[in-house]
Amino acid sequence: MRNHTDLESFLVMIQNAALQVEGDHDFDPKVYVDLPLKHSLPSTKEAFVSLFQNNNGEFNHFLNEFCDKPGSDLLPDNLTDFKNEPEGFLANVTNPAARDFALKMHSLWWLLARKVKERVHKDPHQHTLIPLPNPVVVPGARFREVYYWDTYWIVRGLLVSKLYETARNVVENLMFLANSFGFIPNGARTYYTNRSQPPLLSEAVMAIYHETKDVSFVEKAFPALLKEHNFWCADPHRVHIRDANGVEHVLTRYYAMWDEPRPESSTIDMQIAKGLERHQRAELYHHIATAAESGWDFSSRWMEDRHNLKTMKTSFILPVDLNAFLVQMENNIALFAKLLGKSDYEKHFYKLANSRKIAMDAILWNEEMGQYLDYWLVKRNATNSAANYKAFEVTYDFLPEHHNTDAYPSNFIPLWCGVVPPGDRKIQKMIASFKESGLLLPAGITTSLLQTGQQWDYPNAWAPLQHMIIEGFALTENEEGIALAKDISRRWLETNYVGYLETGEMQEKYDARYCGKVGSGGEYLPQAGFGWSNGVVLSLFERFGWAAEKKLTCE
Ligand SMILES: OC[C@H]1O[C@H](O[C@H]2O[C@H](CO)[C@@H](O)[C@H](O)[C@H]2O)[C@H](O)[C@@H](O)[C@@H]1O
Repeated sequence: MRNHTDLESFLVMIQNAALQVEGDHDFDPKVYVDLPLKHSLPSTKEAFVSLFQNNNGEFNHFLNEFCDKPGSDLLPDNLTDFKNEPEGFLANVTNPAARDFALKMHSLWWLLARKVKERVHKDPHQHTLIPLPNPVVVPGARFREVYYWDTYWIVRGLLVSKLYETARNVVENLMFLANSFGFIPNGARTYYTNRSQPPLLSEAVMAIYHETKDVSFVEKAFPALLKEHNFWCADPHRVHIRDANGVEHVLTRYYAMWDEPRPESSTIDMQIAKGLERHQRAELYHHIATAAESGWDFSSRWMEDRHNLKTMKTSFILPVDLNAFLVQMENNIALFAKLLGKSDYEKHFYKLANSRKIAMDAILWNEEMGQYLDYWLVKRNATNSAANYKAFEVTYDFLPEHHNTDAYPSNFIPLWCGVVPPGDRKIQKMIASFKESGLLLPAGITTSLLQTGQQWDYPNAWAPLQHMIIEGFALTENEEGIALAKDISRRWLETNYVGYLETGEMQEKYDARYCGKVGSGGEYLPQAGFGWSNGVVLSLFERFGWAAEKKLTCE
């Protein structure tokens, strides 16, 4: 397990103090662990202690005197490769309103592109921000730093915007992180180095190679990819499991190297764990951080009781999406090895991808449902389960009743990752199964059918999920699959198009436009303007053009 840095421990203390002072209304704990220190940590600590000991100061006065504003350790980047309307930009989007919308999305990169200030490189111990060597593109809003899996969709959008140099820069930052830590942390903050996020570096490198055919870029990425692959395939992520015929397989789970409250959400995690015994709290904190590694924080996918965060058991689950991402990574590394003339690696990685596909078919595929399903290593709903999350030398035995049969888009992500190639007999079953799943709603694909109040559940329609499912169905080369891909794309682009144009009263107008078909609470907040949504909007435009050429309608 990893430990807090001294700065993180101190800022978590500030976070707790801020909660006491400000109360929990609109309280964002992340603000406090993002504070850059103006002076050294020892002198800042001293000032803080004297503030409380003597009770002669104000909390806000302390913050102003000793801390800079969150996010002030980054500067806007000057995007030297940006052009207002680059040559060849979305040549297939001719409808003027749609083109105007796409150009607005394109111009939003200005808001999200930053560079790390020199002082962070000089005094890294005064910042939780990791000093990345190249300019960065952040998701936006309260996410002022690079995020691992967000970067993939950001890169897809940057490539549509012909920002090739920026795209390379942000992927090189990920390589830098992999080479420095042996894996890519959740985000570029020291407090995110206790876990990773869904592994999409190889696919980001592939996207850039696809556009530029630059083999030297692939060569640069190769060592980082090997490191990252090793991270996901070793303990504690690796899981041994015997299938129904007694054949042993190796699959992968999410597993955070952490069993304390997440520093960026410490006050929230402590609240969730309230009332538990000390050892139960440590285990819950571990499963919470592990859910953050999955990118799905939080979701009924990870809970024994789907509505109770206290029952999270994330690292006892073999997730479909993670294993599909790893098949994709193994195939990509094999292809890169081929390009680089490394035939031993090529053979080795194709073999790994093939073994993992076999394992996914044996353990995660559910023939009756026509979907891949997450697999619970422990019996779900087993209160006080005796299983030890720190035991690695275990070989599990497959039990069909341990499949999670709830509907999630992640069950269909193998289509995007090359696990189910065109022509595979599973494709028709997966298309039918998706159509019956209830996941497709007027505004796009919902994250689940369960209304738990968690952000990775019904009815939120997250950009990356739309993208992976749409591209997955498009890749099937099946007529029905391609039609489905176009339909989902149209629904989700309209969601964002309408929402974006109606800024100001965006939410109400959006709901009215959709004749109340969309969730009653206005849950489908269009996400245009957020890093990954920008990337997804632009790349869907590029793939499908604009399907709703005329007028947006409600029927
Ligand atoms: O601050 C709480 C959590 O925030 C992040 O998660 C969410 O935003 C990320 C950035 O867009 C996204 O990658 C993730 O999928 C979202 O759930 C962060 O990644 C978490 O680790 C963090 O605890």
